Amino acid sequence: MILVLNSGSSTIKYRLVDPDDPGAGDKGVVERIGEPGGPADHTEALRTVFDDLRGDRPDGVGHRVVHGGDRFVRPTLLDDAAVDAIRDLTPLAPLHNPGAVAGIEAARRTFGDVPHVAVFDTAFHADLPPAAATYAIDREVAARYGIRRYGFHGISVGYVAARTAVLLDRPPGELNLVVLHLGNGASATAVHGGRSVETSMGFTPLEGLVMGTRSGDLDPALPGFLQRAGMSPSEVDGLLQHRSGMAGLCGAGDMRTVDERRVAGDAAANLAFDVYCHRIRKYVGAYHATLGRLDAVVFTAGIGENSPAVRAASLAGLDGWGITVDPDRNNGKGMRVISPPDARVAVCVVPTDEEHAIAEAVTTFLP
Ligand SMILES: Nc1ncnc2c1ncn2[C@@H]1O[C@H](COP(=O)(O)OP(=O)(O)O)[C@@H](O)[C@H]1O
Ligand SMILES: CC(=O)OP(=O)(O)O
Ligand SMILES: [Mg+2]
Repeated sequence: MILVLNSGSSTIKYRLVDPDDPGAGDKGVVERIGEPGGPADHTEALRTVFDDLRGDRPDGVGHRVVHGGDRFVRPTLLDDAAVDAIRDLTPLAPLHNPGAVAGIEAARRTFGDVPHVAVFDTAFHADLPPAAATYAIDREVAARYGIRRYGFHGISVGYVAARTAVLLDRPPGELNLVVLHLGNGASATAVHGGRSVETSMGFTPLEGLVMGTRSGDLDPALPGFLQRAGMSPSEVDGLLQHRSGMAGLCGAGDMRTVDERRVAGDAAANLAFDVYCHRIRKYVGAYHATLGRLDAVVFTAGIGENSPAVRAASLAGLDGWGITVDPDRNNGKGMRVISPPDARVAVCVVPTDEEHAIAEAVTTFLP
């Protein structure tokens, strides 16, 4: 059996997987990390995970690592030096890499005699075209610090793109997709023939769409402005990472809560929802232009899979582009097309399964 640990920013998902059937297996999740009612941090959440795993003896362990920087562009067998290198990338993914390192250390302590493999969110985007990956800043500064668009959620997006080809019964190599991964973190990726050609998260997982607690795009002058106004650099980071996004706008970072309050008539929650969906629509239009021809818009992850309201509102008004959501199909369940049968662009819901994708990568390292 393979144990998979997936440390997200607000959740730890874990699963014991049979290598011959990587989509199945006992699942567990610890949610709402750092939020009221949830564990305080990933270390506390991991105690719950390892209590639950007592008695299990995996043959290998797979770890989701969000930021691999320039160094890690494929699944990697972990030794002490690799763990140190992942820890050193913490400033580029402060909400994620520390949780992953905590998970790796706990798992290596508990299951020391089996291979541990890190699988990276950034790897799928490693070959972004230079025009998409490059920030228009002084090239010497960019080279000194490795500043470029890395992109994230790649384990999920690669898996979902492949599943979408199955759903649409089309060869993956000819599909142009916009994949909307809407979890606690959220991103849009333009996929051309199974490869990432543009993605909304950048140097860190802060850029792009509005998220649970992260701002996404804003005027790059804002951090400097706030620092001159008296905030310290770490206060500005804290603002943009933890007190922005839906949490900043209405006091709740979890879409289930935002939705309850919005439906109950809360004006701040209503605005947060509108800002969230408006940003998605803007990216769908931009990536449609990037791809030229668009075959499908694909929703995935916690919000993308479970919120008909977000799907409908994000794509509202795009009928002229051939993008329409059918209300009945939108309210259904599971992997499916939610656009009308004759639509020019298919709109799809495709559940992601990062644990499945990670387990498949680990099998190649087992004896
Ligand atoms: N039924 C639902 N309706 C709306 N949002 C949901 C539903 N179920 C889960 N979500 C949202 O999904 C988000 C978490 O997504 P997930 O992909 O599990 O997180 P993570 O990014 O930590 O991996 C939360 O905002 C949560 O509110
Ligand atoms: C990269 C990222 O934001 O991941 P998650 O959505 O799991 O927090
Ligand atoms: Mg996630």
